[in-house]
Amino acid sequence: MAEGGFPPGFLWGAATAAYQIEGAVDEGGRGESIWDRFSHTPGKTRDGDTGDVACDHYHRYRDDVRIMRELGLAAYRFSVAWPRIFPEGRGRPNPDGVAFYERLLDELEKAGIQPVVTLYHWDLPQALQDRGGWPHRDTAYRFADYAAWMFERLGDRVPYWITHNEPFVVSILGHVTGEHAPGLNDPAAGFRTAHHLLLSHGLAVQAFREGGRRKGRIGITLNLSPVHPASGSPEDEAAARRVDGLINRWFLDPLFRGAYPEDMVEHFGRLIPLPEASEDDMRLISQDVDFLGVNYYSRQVVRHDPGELFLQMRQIDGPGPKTEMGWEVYPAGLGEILRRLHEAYTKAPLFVTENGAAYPDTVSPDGAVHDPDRIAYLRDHLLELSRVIAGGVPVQGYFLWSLMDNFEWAHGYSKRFGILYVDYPTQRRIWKDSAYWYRRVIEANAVVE
Ligand SMILES: N#[N+]C[C@@H]1[C@@H](O)[C@H](O)[C@@H](O)[C@@H]2O[C@H]12
Repeated sequence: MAEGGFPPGFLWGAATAAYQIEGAVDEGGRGESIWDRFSHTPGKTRDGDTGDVACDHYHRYRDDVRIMRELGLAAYRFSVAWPRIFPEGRGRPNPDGVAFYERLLDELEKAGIQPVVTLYHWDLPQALQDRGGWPHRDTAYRFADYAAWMFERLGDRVPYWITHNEPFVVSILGHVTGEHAPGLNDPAAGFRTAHHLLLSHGLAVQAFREGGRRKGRIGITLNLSPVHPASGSPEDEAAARRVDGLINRWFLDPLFRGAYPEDMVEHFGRLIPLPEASEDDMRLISQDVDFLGVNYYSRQVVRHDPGELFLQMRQIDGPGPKTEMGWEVYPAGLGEILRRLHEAYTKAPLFVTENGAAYPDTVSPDGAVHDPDRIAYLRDHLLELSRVIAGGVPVQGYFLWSLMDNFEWAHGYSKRFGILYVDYPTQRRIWKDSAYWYRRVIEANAVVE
């Protein structure tokens, strides 16, 4: 392959998530989610923003799929809102909720776009939270029931299933730092959540396999970052290993080695009561997957900080340029992570299920949205990805985050990650320069200027 080129059949896509784009939170029989409750709790999101309307994708999905076709997408990664299918998280399915996703699949099929369905992208039914949520083991079994029902109903129409999106974020930001729903500050609950998310993934994979005739593929998506020490000192290097042990290895090791990383079990076991990880659980968790999804945004740079209770570390800024999220632009980290996965964890196919950047996009007087920084970010990461694939790592697809500006969780609508600018008062979608650029990349199956 030429520099910047991609193999024939490489899957070019874009990604979104239900709570971030759908809106219509009280329509179609949808039940309340923990993000409805969290975003409506004063002080939890910037400017009190909620996903009540978001990008109104629930009503505008046909137009959005038309734009996806015009972009030339081969695939579209979206999530199903569990509370639309099971408003109480369990029991009787909601036919109107299922019907929405069947209509969306119809539009994607007509457009020749492959659906990549994430079963859980953070919007737990509130009714299950009221019964204990992810810290409660029973929730893992409710997820498996939901997943099995989805496989039975839509399994013939969905080629790629992703059980979970970023279990690290659900566990730590949702249950330890409290920045995300359900907003807990309880490390023990955070680690129970991590275990139950992984267990629920294993139960879902088992249900998928037991369903027999499945023609699709199933995997999980992890947020992974290289963690570099701020200096070569033993203390900083040890701090980096601890952070790597939480962000990366706490999830990779169970999934691909069948056990939690010993150094981190010892480290955290001194601080908090860790959940029991039975042999049966670990066997379920470490079943083979058909692919691994990787969400990559940036690296971490850390130094030793004895005063920090959890990991005795402090994150510091890398020297590179920063995105609107304050994240360092570090394309080499994508290659570092993907090569590490292939060499040390799995020979399964990999997909970059999210990569992108937020910038302070505005509509120019000429009506265009000029976003050269985003184009540069995407170009540099795709050049790195092309080199990784040329080196033999089986990355089979790339999903740009995001198709459109959307509800950026606790940041509300203040951060724009889309290649489509969303004018929220009118819900107009405006192609940013990066959308035109991405269309040319897809057409060329290669990085373009
Ligand atoms: N922040 N940020 C952008 C993006 C977020 O919008 C997605 O929902 C997550 O899967 C992941 O965190 C990445």
